Amino acid sequence: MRSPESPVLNIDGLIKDVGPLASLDGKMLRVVSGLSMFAERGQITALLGANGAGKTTTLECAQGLQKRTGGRIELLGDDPDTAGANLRSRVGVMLQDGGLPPSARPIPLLRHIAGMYQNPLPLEELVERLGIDTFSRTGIRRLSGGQKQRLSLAAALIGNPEVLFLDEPSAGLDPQSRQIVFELIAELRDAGMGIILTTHLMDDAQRLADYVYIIDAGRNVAQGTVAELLSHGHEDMAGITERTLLFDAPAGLDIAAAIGNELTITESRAGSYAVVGTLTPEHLAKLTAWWAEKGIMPASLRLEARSLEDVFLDISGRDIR
Ligand SMILES: Nc1ncnc2c1ncn2[C@@H]1O[C@H](COP(=O)(O)OP(=O)(O)OP(=O)(O)O)[C@@H](O)[C@H]1O
Repeated sequence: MRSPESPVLNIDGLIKDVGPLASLDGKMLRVVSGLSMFAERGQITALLGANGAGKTTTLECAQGLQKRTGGRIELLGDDPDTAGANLRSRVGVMLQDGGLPPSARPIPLLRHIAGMYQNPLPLEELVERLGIDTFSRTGIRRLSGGQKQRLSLAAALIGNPEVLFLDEPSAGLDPQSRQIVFELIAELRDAGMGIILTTHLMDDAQRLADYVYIIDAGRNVAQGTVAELLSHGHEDMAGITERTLLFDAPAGLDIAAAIGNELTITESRAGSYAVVGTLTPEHLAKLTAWWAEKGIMPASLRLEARSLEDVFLDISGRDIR
């Protein structure tokens, strides 16, 4: 397991109870149960979990927006529950519901926020980069979801923070905006910012994150780089992970005769085959040698690795939350 080198955030055994709740006969509800994680400078750390897993609660405790029930949190070396304004000025936060004043206009709002910081980022550059200039005259109340999201990101970034929290950063973004936002986030990471994001989208985690914590019901259930997680529980002695081989060839072939019975072989439609399991180079060699011997040339051939989504569903179960 990795240990922190230059952490911007270190959470150890976080516990958060909410309530008392009438639905629980006046009892408290534990929504985070001993969660631990850390995030490094110059890295994107993702908290990945299903709806209700406890991601937002964890980040809000880390930012001092909610008081924790137990455990230890250090944000840039300080306890967020007791730290003063100096810590807040070093931290950027983009919340899920934005929290932007509805009657303000984008540019004056950003100028106002920039004025509160000592070394703000250049306003014009950020505005242009995030395409805010295209709706700069519209009141915040009338902005679309994706426009609000880009403005929220600009508001979180304008103070040039050392650590940036992003709650579901791609929510509501169209593909173009998502691309622009992802490129910007990756650049900021490369410039040394510590970025912590929550997402329930495997694709976001897979594209962006240097390190992923999978959480479920307020607990850590798995962690690692995307590559490490993709080999989760499916590593055999040769380090080969589970894969799927898909090909189209003449119908009714006895594929097991070529590669044996240890893999799952299906012919879902006539001539459309899937071989699933711990495929080795030897399996591929046997199959192609068999094709050569029989004079079979497949019409298509594709080898796929497991996706992070498969890993996530394996780990956190397939029931809806
Ligand atoms: N004040 C509260 N009262 C009752 N339940 C709460 C309260 N705060 C959080 N919860 C519950 O705690 C759980 C964790 O919520 P949280 O918002 O942290 O989840 P999340 O992982 O961010 O989910 P999502 O992906 O849906 O945003 C949820 O089941 C939520 O309903």
